[in-house]
Amino acid sequence: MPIKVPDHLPAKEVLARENIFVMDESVAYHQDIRPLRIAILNLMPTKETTETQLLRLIGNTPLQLEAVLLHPKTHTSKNTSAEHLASFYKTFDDIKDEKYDGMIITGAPVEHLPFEEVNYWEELKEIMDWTVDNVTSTFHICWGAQAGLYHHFGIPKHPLPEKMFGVFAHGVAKPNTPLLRGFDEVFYAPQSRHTEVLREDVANAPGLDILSESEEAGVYIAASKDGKQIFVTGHAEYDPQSLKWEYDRDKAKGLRINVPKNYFPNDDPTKFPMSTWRAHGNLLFSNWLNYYVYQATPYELGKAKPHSNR
Ligand SMILES: CC(=O)SCCNC(=O)CCNC(=O)[C@H](O)C(C)(C)COP(=O)(O)OP(=O)(O)OC[C@H]1O[C@@H](n2cnc3c(N)ncnc32)[C@H](O)[C@@H]1OP(=O)(O)O
Ligand SMILES: N[C@@H](CCO)C(=O)O
Repeated sequence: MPIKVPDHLPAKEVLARENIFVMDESVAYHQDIRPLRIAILNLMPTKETTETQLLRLIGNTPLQLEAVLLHPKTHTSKNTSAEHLASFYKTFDDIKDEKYDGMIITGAPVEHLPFEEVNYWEELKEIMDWTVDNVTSTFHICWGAQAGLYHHFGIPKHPLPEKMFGVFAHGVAKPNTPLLRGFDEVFYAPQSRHTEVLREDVANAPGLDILSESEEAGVYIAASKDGKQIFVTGHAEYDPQSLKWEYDRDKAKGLRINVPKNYFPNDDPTKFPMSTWRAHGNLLFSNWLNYYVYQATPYELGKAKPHSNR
């Protein structure tokens, strides 16, 4: 089944080569099935890369989806052209009177700043408040997850002595959770962050469950008990080369950067990196779309359907 994206979005060509059925938004669906409406709030500077990564994952299901890309209007992007944003993106003002089945809030390279110093923080708070009544389930990634945990649950982030960088073994902490359906007991996922949330803060927050964690990398997935908010501290969406690209970038800048763990053979950065998380990434996003979006959302968006307890 197709995923609809803005007409002529560059990601379309890449995904078409991977046999993902992508349609321009101007083309009509042939079937009388309401497509799921997914908003992606893209806070990454490398917007085109992230668009492709996320559309690849959410496009790989038998569900019909319509993806709407959003950027914060209170931030002027240095790394993404104004033309790209004008052609393919909307802002919160354009969509705030609408309802969405799902929303993804991406990571952002602003971990070193207190939340309040991020220049789109006020706008992001407004968007996160809006998701509560207007989005069936919101999937927060990395800094987006830290922002959501802080805003909705008052959980702070803390700097790490060394970047949590590499591909780490994670385990299932709450078996029989739909989001984890089909997960192996131990699975691998990339982490790439300079900050963390403390396990005890998440465990003690009323209304939150820890679904997956790692001995080395800490909490990986937490979710509100009603499934409306999912917080993922790693990057299941990353491409095989993403960590290498970040490592090379920081080395070239002369920054002190540790070699990503368990990624290059023998942790030797001159070797070609191994990708060991893509099956997990696909399953995580398809479980979210199936159980927390498709099965939880009302057919007529805006008409209440009680969210099933999880
Ligand atoms: C922890 C996580 O969530 S992981 C996600 C973060 N990882 C990534 O984004 C990986 C890709 N990013 C990068 O490689 C780098 O950010 C680069 C190469 C694109 C740019 O790096 P630099 O030149 O050092 O920094 P630059 O001054 O361009 O700012 C980088 C970004 O930081 C963000 N930023 C910095 N300061 C602020 C601020 N006060 N408020 C809001 N955003 C800010 C912006 O997103 C900015 O990029 P944008 O304007 O294109 O959106
Ligand atoms: N994943 C990020 C961490 C910085 O916030 C990067 O290396 O770009």
